[in-house]
Amino acid sequence: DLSVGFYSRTCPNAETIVASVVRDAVAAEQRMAAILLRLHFHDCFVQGCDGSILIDDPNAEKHAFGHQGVQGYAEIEKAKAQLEAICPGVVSCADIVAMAARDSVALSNGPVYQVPTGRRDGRLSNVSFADDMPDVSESVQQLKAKFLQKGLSAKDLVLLNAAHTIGTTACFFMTHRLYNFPNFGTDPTINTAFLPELKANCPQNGDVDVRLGMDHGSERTFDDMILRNIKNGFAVLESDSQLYTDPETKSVIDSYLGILNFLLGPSFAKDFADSMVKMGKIGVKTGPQGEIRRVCNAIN
Ligand code: HEM
Ligand SMILES: [Ca+2]
Ligand SMILES: [Ca+2]
Repeated sequence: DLSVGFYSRTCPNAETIVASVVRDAVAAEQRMAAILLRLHFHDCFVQGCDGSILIDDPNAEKHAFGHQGVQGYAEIEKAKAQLEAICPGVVSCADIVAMAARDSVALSNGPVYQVPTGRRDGRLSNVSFADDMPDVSESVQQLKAKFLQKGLSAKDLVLLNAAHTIGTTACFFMTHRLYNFPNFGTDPTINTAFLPELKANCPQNGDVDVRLGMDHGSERTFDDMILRNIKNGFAVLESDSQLYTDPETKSVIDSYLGILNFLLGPSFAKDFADSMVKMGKIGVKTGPQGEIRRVCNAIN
């Protein structure tokens, strides 16, 4: 089982070292916080949180379509190199990814939480493993089912997608909802006051690599603005927007937007942290399973 402070005796500085690498990386490139948060999600959803996404190989998982745009590998490798120098063979790459995600949230003004550690690194990584990653154009029903398969509820789905409170998307992911949506070509959940801006940012047949913030007006801060944006038709991603069309996920969103929530709860920040810890336990390898990699991009 995972436990908080798993490395407190075997590598007491593990958490501090990861935190300092993440802090430097985000100071040098503000986008890195969002990038490292996303990396943990993409690791956990395929073969569990086991570092499988980090492997370099022509046939490795990272090349899957479902991992399009995922980055942050060099930062994880940098933390790993520093850790190997002081406690060789002790700290797993999967744990570094989980800690880096946690640190990224904290650096973005999000909740500070403790992350259970003790994950071991997987020994398999294949491009076909990521076939089942959730896609922006899937229905809420499909997204709920995919999260349920990982032991995550509709509430977790909402909370974890609220990670889109920081970061950006490529216009690549916008073409379906802006220009290829069934019937009128445009996703009707987009607020008409927002549509012109989205279309101007991601014009039809324009450069699909152009990036735009996913939390309109608040892409750098970890806050509940994303939930308000989803409610008001200002979600940027189609999948986020769909979360307000389903009664179950809608009521989860609404539960965080009451005017007295700061007094009476529930707390978005606390519940997000809980869902992150839950996601971080998906399919983890412990004890004799897996290995501790020497480098994060190759199996020993
Ligand atoms: C239904 C599930 C999800 C879908 C369909 C989805 C989809 C996407 C897409 C299309 C992007 C833009 C990627 C790019 O252009 O580089 C993105 C970015 C991002 N996602 Fe998700 N996502 C989902 C769930 C999650 C979860 C569970 C987390 C973390 C807990 C997460 C964290 C992020 C972050 C932080 C970014 C910004 C990355 C950056 O700025 O480079 N996402 N997501
Ligand atoms: Ca994995
Ligand atoms: Ca935000």
